[in-house]
Amino acid sequence: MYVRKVYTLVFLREDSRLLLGLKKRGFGINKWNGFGGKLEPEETVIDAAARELKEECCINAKASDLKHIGNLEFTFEGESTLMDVKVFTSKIFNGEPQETDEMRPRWFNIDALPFEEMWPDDRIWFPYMLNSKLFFAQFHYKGFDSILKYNIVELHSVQDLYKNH
Ligand SMILES: COc1nc(N)nc2c1ncn2[C@H]1C[C@H](O)[C@@H](COP(=O)(O)OP(=O)(O)OP(=O)(O)O)O1
Repeated sequence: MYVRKVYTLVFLREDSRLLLGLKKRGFGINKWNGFGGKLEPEETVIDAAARELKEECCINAKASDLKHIGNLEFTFEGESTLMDVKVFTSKIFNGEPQETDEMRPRWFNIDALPFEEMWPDDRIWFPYMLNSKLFFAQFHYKGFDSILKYNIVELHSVQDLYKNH
Protein backbone atom coordinates (compact mmCIF):
# COMPACT_ATOMS: atom_id res chain seq x y z
CA MET A 1 0.00 0.00 0.00
CA TYR A 2 1.41 3.39 -1.01
CA VAL A 3 1.24 6.72 0.79
CA ARG A 4 -0.14 9.16 -1.79
CA LYS A 5 1.31 12.67 -1.94
CA VAL A 6 -0.12 15.30 -4.31
CA TYR A 7 2.06 17.62 -6.42
CA THR A 8 1.37 20.19 -9.14
CA LEU A 9 3.21 20.67 -12.42
CA VAL A 10 2.52 23.63 -14.73
CA PHE A 11 3.64 24.22 -18.33
CA LEU A 12 3.20 27.55 -20.11
CA ARG A 13 2.79 27.62 -23.87
CA GLU A 14 3.34 30.56 -26.20
CA ASP A 15 2.82 29.78 -29.91
CA SER A 16 5.23 26.94 -30.69
CA ARG A 17 7.29 27.43 -27.51
CA LEU A 18 7.07 25.80 -24.10
CA LEU A 19 8.50 27.29 -20.91
CA LEU A 20 10.66 24.89 -18.91
CA GLY A 21 12.78 25.51 -15.83
CA LEU A 22 16.10 23.93 -14.91
CA LYS A 23 15.70 22.68 -11.34
CA LYS A 24 18.52 24.11 -9.24
CA ARG A 25 17.99 22.14 -6.04
CA GLY A 26 16.16 19.21 -4.43
CA PHE A 27 14.17 16.51 -6.19
CA GLY A 28 14.91 16.46 -9.92
CA ILE A 29 17.96 18.74 -9.63
CA ASN A 30 19.59 19.57 -13.01
CA LYS A 31 16.54 18.42 -14.96
CA TRP A 32 14.33 20.65 -17.13
CA ASN A 33 10.72 20.43 -16.05
CA GLY A 34 7.54 22.43 -15.60
CA PHE A 35 6.94 24.44 -12.43
CA GLY A 36 5.29 22.92 -9.40
CA GLY A 37 5.54 21.23 -6.06
CA LYS A 38 3.70 20.13 -2.97
CA LEU A 39 0.46 21.58 -1.62
CA GLU A 40 0.47 23.71 1.48
CA PRO A 41 -1.96 22.79 4.30
CA GLU A 42 -5.61 23.55 3.36
CA GLU A 43 -4.56 24.65 -0.16
CA THR A 44 -6.47 23.49 -3.25
CA VAL A 45 -4.55 21.85 -6.09
CA ILE A 46 -5.28 24.69 -8.51
CA ASP A 47 -4.24 27.38 -6.03
CA ALA A 48 -1.04 25.46 -5.32
CA ALA A 49 -0.34 25.27 -9.06
CA ALA A 50 -0.65 29.06 -9.46
CA ARG A 51 1.40 29.73 -6.30
CA GLU A 52 4.26 27.41 -7.32
CA LEU A 53 4.38 28.99 -10.78
CA LYS A 54 4.72 32.43 -9.22
CA GLU A 55 7.30 31.30 -6.62
CA GLU A 56 9.46 29.38 -9.09
CA CYS A 57 9.56 31.73 -12.11
CA CYS A 58 7.70 34.92 -11.10
CA ILE A 59 4.85 34.41 -13.57
CA ASN A 60 1.29 35.23 -12.57
CA ALA A 61 -1.49 33.04 -13.90
CA LYS A 62 -5.05 33.01 -12.65
CA ALA A 63 -6.08 29.64 -11.27
CA SER A 64 -9.06 29.77 -13.66
CA ASP A 65 -6.67 30.06 -16.66
CA LEU A 66 -4.82 26.85 -15.74
CA LYS A 67 -6.13 23.87 -17.71
CA HIS A 68 -5.92 20.47 -16.02
CA ILE A 69 -4.59 18.24 -18.78
CA GLY A 70 -3.36 15.09 -17.06
CA ASN A 71 -2.49 13.07 -14.00
CA LEU A 72 0.80 11.27 -13.44
CA GLU A 73 1.52 8.69 -10.77
CA PHE A 74 5.12 7.87 -9.91
CA THR A 75 6.33 5.03 -7.71
CA PHE A 76 9.90 4.02 -7.02
CA GLU A 77 11.19 0.51 -6.32
CA GLY A 78 11.51 0.04 -2.55
CA GLU A 79 9.73 3.32 -1.70
CA SER A 80 6.29 3.60 -0.09
CA THR A 81 5.38 7.06 -1.48
CA LEU A 82 3.23 7.47 -4.59
CA MET A 83 3.72 10.89 -6.19
CA ASP A 84 0.36 12.00 -7.57
CA VAL A 85 1.21 14.80 -9.98
CA LYS A 86 -1.54 17.03 -11.41
CA VAL A 87 -0.43 18.52 -14.72
CA PHE A 88 -1.71 21.89 -15.96
CA THR A 89 -1.09 23.99 -19.06
CA SER A 90 -1.87 27.60 -19.82
CA LYS A 91 -1.48 30.08 -22.65
CA ILE A 92 -2.73 32.98 -20.50
CA PHE A 93 -0.32 34.53 -18.01
CA ASN A 94 1.36 37.78 -17.00
CA GLY A 95 5.00 38.70 -16.63
CA GLU A 96 8.39 37.68 -17.93
CA PRO A 97 9.91 34.48 -16.52
CA GLN A 98 12.70 35.20 -14.05
CA GLU A 99 15.31 32.99 -12.44
CA THR A 100 14.67 32.11 -8.79
CA ASP A 101 16.50 30.11 -6.12
CA GLU A 102 14.74 26.99 -7.39
CA MET A 103 14.45 27.30 -11.18
CA ARG A 104 16.19 28.79 -14.21
CA PRO A 105 13.42 29.33 -16.81
CA ARG A 106 13.89 29.16 -20.57
CA TRP A 107 11.60 28.97 -23.59
CA PHE A 108 12.11 25.97 -25.89
CA ASN A 109 10.64 25.32 -29.29
CA ILE A 110 8.37 22.28 -28.96
CA ASP A 111 10.34 20.61 -31.78
CA ALA A 112 13.59 20.96 -29.82
CA LEU A 113 12.80 20.00 -26.24
CA PRO A 114 15.85 18.88 -24.17
CA PHE A 115 14.57 15.36 -23.43
CA GLU A 116 18.09 14.07 -22.63
CA GLU A 117 18.08 16.46 -19.64
CA MET A 118 14.52 15.73 -18.52
CA TRP A 119 12.81 12.94 -16.60
CA PRO A 120 12.66 9.78 -18.79
CA ASP A 121 8.86 9.63 -18.45
CA ASP A 122 8.48 13.00 -20.21
CA ARG A 123 9.14 11.50 -23.66
CA ILE A 124 6.13 9.24 -23.13
CA TRP A 125 3.47 11.68 -21.92
CA PHE A 126 4.59 15.00 -23.46
CA PRO A 127 3.06 14.09 -26.87
CA TYR A 128 -0.36 13.90 -25.17
CA MET A 129 0.09 17.27 -23.47
CA LEU A 130 1.50 18.97 -26.57
CA ASN A 131 -1.45 17.71 -28.62
CA SER A 132 -3.95 18.83 -25.94
CA LYS A 133 -5.05 15.26 -25.20
CA LEU A 134 -6.15 14.51 -21.64
CA PHE A 135 -4.15 11.66 -20.16
CA PHE A 136 -3.51 9.45 -17.15
CA ALA A 137 -0.15 7.70 -16.77
CA GLN A 138 1.62 5.58 -14.18
CA PHE A 139 5.38 5.03 -14.05
CA HIS A 140 7.29 2.67 -11.79
CA TYR A 141 10.97 3.59 -11.53
CA LYS A 142 14.08 1.77 -10.39
CA GLY A 143 16.23 4.59 -9.10
CA PHE A 144 15.66 7.82 -10.99
CA ASP A 145 16.87 6.81 -14.46
CA SER A 146 15.11 3.64 -15.38
CA ILE A 147 11.38 3.01 -15.89
CA LEU A 148 10.58 -0.62 -15.03
CA LYS A 149 6.95 -0.44 -16.22
CA TYR A 150 4.39 2.13 -17.26
CA ASN A 151 0.86 2.56 -18.43
CA ILE A 152 -0.68 5.53 -20.25
CA VAL A 153 -4.24 6.13 -21.44
CA GLU A 154 -5.99 8.99 -23.17
CA LEU A 155 -9.00 10.30 -21.27
CA HIS A 156 -12.07 11.68 -22.95
CA SER A 157 -13.44 14.17 -20.46
CA VAL A 158 -12.12 16.34 -17.64
CA GLN A 159 -14.33 14.34 -15.25
CA ASP A 160 -12.22 11.27 -16.08
CA LEU A 161 -9.27 13.03 -14.40
CA TYR A 162 -11.14 12.70 -11.10
CA LYS A 163 -11.91 8.98 -11.41
CA ASN A 164 -9.65 6.20 -10.24
CA HIS A 165 -7.99 4.28 -13.04
C1 LIG B 1 9.66 10.94 -11.67
O1 LIG B 1 9.29 11.66 -12.80
C2 LIG B 1 8.88 12.93 -12.80
N1 LIG B 1 8.71 13.50 -14.01
C3 LIG B 1 8.31 14.78 -14.11
N2 LIG B 1 8.15 15.31 -15.35
N3 LIG B 1 8.05 15.57 -13.04
C4 LIG B 1 8.21 15.02 -11.85
C5 LIG B 1 8.61 13.69 -11.66
N4 LIG B 1 8.64 13.47 -10.32
C6 LIG B 1 8.28 14.61 -9.71
N5 LIG B 1 8.00 15.53 -10.63
C7 LIG B 1 7.61 16.92 -10.40
C8 LIG B 1 6.44 17.09 -9.49
C9 LIG B 1 6.71 18.46 -8.89
O2 LIG B 1 6.27 19.48 -9.79
C10 LIG B 1 8.22 18.51 -8.81
C11 LIG B 1 8.77 18.12 -7.46
O3 LIG B 1 8.34 19.03 -6.53
P1 LIG B 1 9.33 19.50 -5.34
O4 LIG B 1 9.81 18.32 -4.60
O5 LIG B 1 10.35 20.42 -5.90
O6 LIG B 1 8.28 20.27 -4.49
P2 LIG B 1 8.43 21.67 -3.73
O7 LIG B 1 7.20 21.84 -2.93
O8 LIG B 1 8.75 22.77 -4.72
O9 LIG B 1 9.67 21.35 -2.85
P3 LIG B 1 10.58 22.22 -1.89
O10 LIG B 1 9.96 23.60 -1.81
O11 LIG B 1 10.51 21.46 -0.61
O12 LIG B 1 11.93 22.21 -2.54
O13 LIG B 1 8.70 17.57 -9.76
